[in-house]
Amino acid sequence: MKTTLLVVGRTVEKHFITAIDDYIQRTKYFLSFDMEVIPELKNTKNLSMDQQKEKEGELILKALQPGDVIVLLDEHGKEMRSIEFADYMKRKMNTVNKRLVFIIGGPYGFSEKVYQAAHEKISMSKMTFSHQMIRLIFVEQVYRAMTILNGGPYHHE
Ligand SMILES: C[S@@+](CC[C@H](N)C(=O)[O-])C[C@H]1O[C@@H](n2cnc3c(N)ncnc32)[C@H](O)[C@@H]1O
Repeated sequence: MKTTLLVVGRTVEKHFITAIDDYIQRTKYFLSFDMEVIPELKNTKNLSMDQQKEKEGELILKALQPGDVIVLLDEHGKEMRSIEFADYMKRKMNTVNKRLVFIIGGPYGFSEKVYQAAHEKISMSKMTFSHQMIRLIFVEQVYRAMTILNGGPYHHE
């Protein structure tokens, strides 16, 4: 199984870039994992919130492939403890043949078409994080899940 984190817009803050890259590199030891970036839209000042979501949604759908298992990161999705997320990843690794694609929305979230295309929604917390910060929170949890499954000393419970 290949795992992709699909995000809208480049990560801008340097401290996030370093930390996100670090967790992705560490995760790659256990799992085929990459982050795919959809370039941010230009001239968004002339777009309403809904228009921006719609256009970003079209780019998200274009980046998907037949057979992808699509999981949205969404504050209204299913919440899990880290050990439950590790178990969730184990089940996916045993059942997904092609790509498992996690998607983080743009600054205003997802368009209706993206919600319709998704198979699942998972939440990192009931709180809302910026579309940049949630990347770091998520990649850390994927790394944590891999260490739980492989008996590493990273997670203590
Ligand atoms: C700033 S949030 C969008 C917030 C809000 N849903 C909206 O429509 O304005 C940008 C993206 O970050 C992700 N996100 C933010 N908080 C999250 C959380 N607690 N759990 C999972 N994903 C989250 C989601 O993918 C969301 O689409």
